[in-house]
Amino acid sequence: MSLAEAAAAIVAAGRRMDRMGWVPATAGNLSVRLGPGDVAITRSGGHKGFLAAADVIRVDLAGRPLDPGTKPSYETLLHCGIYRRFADAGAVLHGHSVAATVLSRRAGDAIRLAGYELLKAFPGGPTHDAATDLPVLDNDQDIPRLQAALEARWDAAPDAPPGYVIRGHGVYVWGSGMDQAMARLEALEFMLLCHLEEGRHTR
Ligand SMILES: CSCCC(=O)C(=O)COP(=O)(O)O
Ligand SMILES: [Zn+2]
Repeated sequence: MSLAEAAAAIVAAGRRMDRMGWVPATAGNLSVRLGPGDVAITRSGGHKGFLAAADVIRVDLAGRPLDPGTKPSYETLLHCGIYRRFADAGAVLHGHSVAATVLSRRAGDAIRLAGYELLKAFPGGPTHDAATDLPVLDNDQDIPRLQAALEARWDAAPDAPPGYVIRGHGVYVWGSGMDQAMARLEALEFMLLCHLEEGRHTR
């Protein structure tokens, strides 16, 4: 995919995430795999609902900027970690929703999503009668250390879903391309909101 095509998909996805209230202030970051060794990702800072094509820049799979003077997302290594580990990942979305933030502050090391029709948006859930344990990682400003903790979780649970939550911070989701990543993000955010509402009504 060309950088221009990737930037167009990222700009549109950022607008959608903003409309849904998932990227307040300058929160969130978005990326698309360009080829075997490079990724298009949002620059650090800036509102993700008001991106221009020039706010999307190229990095290699180690997270190094490929164009001089550009500053990729602070969380670039988390995107690259997904692309390195999952060959079928073509797009990654990260947002800071209220549901993901509140639920993860109360959760242990996973949030169990079970019995939701929208689990069908995730792999391995052919019916609503399925369950998935969404990993929850402690937040860490040391991104390489956070990535190392993720690698350990993925090693221990190779069937983990294509997403995770960072406690008190937000959600990461990926898919084969932007359409699938967005569908999964919408499904996940819907289920997290249901989970939050259920908690409110069963107290
Ligand atoms: C104000 S949000 C704090 C940083 C963050 O969590 C985020 O998602 C945005 O960081 P970026 O460097 O990608 O703009
Ligand atoms: Zn973030």
